[in-house]
Amino acid sequence: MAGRHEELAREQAVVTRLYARLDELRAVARARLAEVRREGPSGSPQNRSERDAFATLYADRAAQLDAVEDRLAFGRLDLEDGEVRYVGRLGLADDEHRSLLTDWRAPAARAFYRATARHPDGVRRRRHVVTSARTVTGYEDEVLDLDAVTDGMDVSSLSGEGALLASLATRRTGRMADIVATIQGEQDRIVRDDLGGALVVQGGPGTGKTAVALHRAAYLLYAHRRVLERSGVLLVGPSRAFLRYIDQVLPSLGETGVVSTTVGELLPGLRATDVDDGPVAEIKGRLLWRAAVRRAVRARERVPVRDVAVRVDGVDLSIRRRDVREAIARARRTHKPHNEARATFVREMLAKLVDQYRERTDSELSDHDVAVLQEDLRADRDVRVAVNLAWFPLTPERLVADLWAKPHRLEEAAPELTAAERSLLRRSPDAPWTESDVPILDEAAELLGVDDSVARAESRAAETQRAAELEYARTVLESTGAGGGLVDAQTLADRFAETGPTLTTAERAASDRSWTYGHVVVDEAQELSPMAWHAIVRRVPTRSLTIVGDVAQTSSAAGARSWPQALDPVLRDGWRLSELTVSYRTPAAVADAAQRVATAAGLPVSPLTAARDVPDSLQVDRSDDPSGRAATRAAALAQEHVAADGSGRVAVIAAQDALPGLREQVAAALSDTLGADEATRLAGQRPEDAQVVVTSPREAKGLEYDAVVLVEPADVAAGPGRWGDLYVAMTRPTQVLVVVHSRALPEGLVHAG
Ligand SMILES: Nc1ncnc2c1ncn2[C@@H]1O[C@H](COP(=O)(O)OP(=O)(O)OP(=O)(O)O)[C@@H](O)[C@H]1O
Repeated sequence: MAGRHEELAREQAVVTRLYARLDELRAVARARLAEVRREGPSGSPQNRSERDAFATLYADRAAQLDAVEDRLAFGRLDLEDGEVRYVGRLGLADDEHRSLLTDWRAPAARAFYRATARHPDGVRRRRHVVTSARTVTGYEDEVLDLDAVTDGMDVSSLSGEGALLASLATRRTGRMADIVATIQGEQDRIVRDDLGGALVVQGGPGTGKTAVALHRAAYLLYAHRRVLERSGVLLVGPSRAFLRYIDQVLPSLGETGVVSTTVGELLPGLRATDVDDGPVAEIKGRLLWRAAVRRAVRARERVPVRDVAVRVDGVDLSIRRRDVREAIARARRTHKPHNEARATFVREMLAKLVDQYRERTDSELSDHDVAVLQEDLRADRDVRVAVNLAWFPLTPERLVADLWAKPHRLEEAAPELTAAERSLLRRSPDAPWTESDVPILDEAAELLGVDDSVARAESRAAETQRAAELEYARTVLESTGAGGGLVDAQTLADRFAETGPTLTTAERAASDRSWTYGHVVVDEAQELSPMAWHAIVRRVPTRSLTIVGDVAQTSSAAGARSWPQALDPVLRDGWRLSELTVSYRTPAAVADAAQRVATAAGLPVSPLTAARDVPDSLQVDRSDDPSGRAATRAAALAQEHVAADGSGRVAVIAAQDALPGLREQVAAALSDTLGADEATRLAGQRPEDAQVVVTSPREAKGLEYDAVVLVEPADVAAGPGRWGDLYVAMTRPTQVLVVVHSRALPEGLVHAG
């Protein structure tokens, strides 16, 4: 066997060739782009738009080729039949269409993630190739030869352990990185699972649920591009800060068309950032609002208590209760949303008033007379008031604001709530919207609809035009053989369109409340209330979902303690469960302590084995001045873990009311320990880039830091998210957890120090 040095040189030769091919393809894309641009603005409108479309296509291709520069190739499979296959970020072939590099998502790359000694899947040897820029700096082999496996040998250990451990030990940057080179077998099975149905991934903290969900989105977009490029993929995360933390992962995997949102932003044009108190959030999260909103809408379709006299053109008419009742029944039979069915109601009422007019005046009315009379009736103030009172046009915001501000409205809509519960919901009509209002507003928007008859006629005309453009774009894609990259027919069609804004599928989806997606990914899904689930499931009629979370980490009072409790009401039995069991983030001593605390508190904890340990990773520090002590410890940890290049993250996590005081003390300690210049640099960082943060468990959810100082765990566990919050807080560090306390430690932590 060749020595390590020769092997490295051989791998370097392969990697050099792959980069050379990448450079060639980049040059081709750029040359084509320059050529198209050189042609200038001549020719027919069709020629011009065709040229623009090609320009965009080549620009996108060039951008995609640029995005894969870092760790272009990271794996090699030596197969039993002698074939050698390289695995990387995208597929590359030479001029004769011979494969040089296999896309990690292709079936041919599957064995790189799945093969084990027990199930080698035709693989003799798997190699992880480690590169830095374009240089091969190392490799790591796993021989998957069952003959070589002796009894008692652990054959289910980590794949590419060295590469994996190296990546786990690197300093955090505040942004999640892709894990494409080291996806583990249990994770890969989830990444490549079928598109259909709802897949729930339950796993303890740090088991890679977020990473897996994002790689799955990239995989599904690759494997089911035809379906998903038109309908789009929606990613729902717990907060903007979290979405920012993960926002580089999909682009680094070559995918940019995923719409990301939070529950608070599900309605285009409305951003709810306020959060209700636990008991209020819990009440607003109940599914009863489906019926309650329906009742609230129906309450705006009502027969007056007595007939209403009106005088039109000098003739006395009456808005009769019987007529209103019939018109309401007629309008409801259309099964259209309230605002749309209103047109039917108004038409019926006007027809009945015309009949009365005819009877009273005993006159023959021509069509023209009827039309004029109807206009007069419409314009009459009394008629308008009476018609509106019987069928009130409403926005979702108005309907829901009235529920919170007008006790009689809430009582008629939600009689199943107790008086005490109703008074908890009481709020002034101009109070800001909260996250838990959004699913209720969404329900209201669904039942109210919009009265957009003109807009609909316009959009029908636009659709016809668009279908023609789409067809043309498809022909262009087929004739050029392009389309496997980032540009799809839809996008191209948008660019062909000569009028209107140029929007991608993602942009159009994000601005349309009633858009239905081909797949929806929900992260930190345990926090969602039943109403939020209802709003999300409405957006994916195929019920194709990836749902990842941990019911032991739930902090929202409206969230789930078990998946059947959360999902059965909206998905019935249409979901399947997978589990992740290895913690990649937290060192073993920390993971074990967190598990003990969570188990003692009765949380539904998933089994968890840490992938690694770090010496001294758990430190417990008793102090009569826990805040002061925490600040000093944080400053010392910053000295060790935070670098001037922006890498390294330290968090102080504490109960909400302790945060303001702690912020001041930490700032002072940083200045003492690191010096005024470094403290000023850190203090000047934007909150989302801050290398040292003082934060609550809720804000830290889903995120991670090199080092965490947890202040007074008993106070954290007494906060709104209780033990779930403490479990979250304890499992944020990748290197070290320092627990500072003066009060008694929770069970499970007592002997940890
Ligand atoms: N196969 C892997 N290779 C390299 N790193 C990995 C792998 N799996 C997970 N990680 C890393 O482990 C850390 C935790 O992953 P992630 O945030 O996805 O976990 P999680 O299960 O969503 O955690 P939480 O429940 O706390 O939200 C991340 O830094 C991630 O990059």
